[in-house]
Amino acid sequence: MLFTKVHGLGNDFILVNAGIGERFPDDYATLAKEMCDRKFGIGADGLVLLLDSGVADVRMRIINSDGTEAEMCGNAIRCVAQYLYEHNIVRKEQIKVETLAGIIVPQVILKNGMVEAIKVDMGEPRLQRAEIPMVGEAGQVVNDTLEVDGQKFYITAVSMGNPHCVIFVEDIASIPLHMIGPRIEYHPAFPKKTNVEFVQVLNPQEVRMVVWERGAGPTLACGTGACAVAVAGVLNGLTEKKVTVHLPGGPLQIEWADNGKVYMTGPAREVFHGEYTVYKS
Ligand SMILES: N[C@H](CCC[C@H](N)C(=O)O)C(=O)O
Repeated sequence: MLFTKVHGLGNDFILVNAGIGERFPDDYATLAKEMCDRKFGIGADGLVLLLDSGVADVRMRIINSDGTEAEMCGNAIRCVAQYLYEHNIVRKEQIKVETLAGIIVPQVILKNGMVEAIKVDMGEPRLQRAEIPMVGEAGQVVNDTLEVDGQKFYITAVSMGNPHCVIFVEDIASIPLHMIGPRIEYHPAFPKKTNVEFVQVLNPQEVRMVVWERGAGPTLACGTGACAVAVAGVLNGLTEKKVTVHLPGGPLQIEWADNGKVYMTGPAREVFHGEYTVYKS
């Protein structure tokens, strides 16, 4: 099976263009766990499948390294847009991508005919009660206190199609992410589990964050997480609507625009191509 290794600010993925009729087992959970394993497989935070779509230019499925499927992935969709454009599969500057979070529209930003960056219309923060029980009846974001092993956290629960639990702290360096991350990821308050972001506000236009991702653990960057952080920052009166989000892998530019949509701008990188031998599992 042919694949392309890509990443957005170090959040890395195995991209399989299944739309060209690749024959491989449809047990994506097992396939993702196998391929994403950093010792026995290729190694990645997730598996991205490109499939045919009846409603958009392409359908993107994102499977975390633990085999669970996510509704959306910000870093991956930038990589997908760049891949489709530069390989002449969808030679359009605005590409419609069908996801479980709806149709998401990345726009490639060109320089000398090559993709320099990608700006993604990530849609409006989707605040359905079903996803995050703490979201208020009216669908507005709800701040709440979450108790974890006797410790209380003041959280802002935001959905970008996938669930995020945003926690503002004085100093992110003091956060034991590997200890507290999984406890919040699996907290019963989040029936679909959650991504977890700890954020330190540097000034109203800049924040620094670390992330424990649902189904993947600590990653170098999380695009949907950066969007959720930007929304939470505005709702808590801590940041402006345009903010630079500094992640361990690098910065993303996020804007929660007056039209209610969140826009994410950042890079994508194609690292190598390869052929993977699927285990005869
Ligand atoms: N682990 C996430 C999916 C990947 C999101 C992240 N890598 C991004 O760039 O948005 C989840 O289960 O919701």
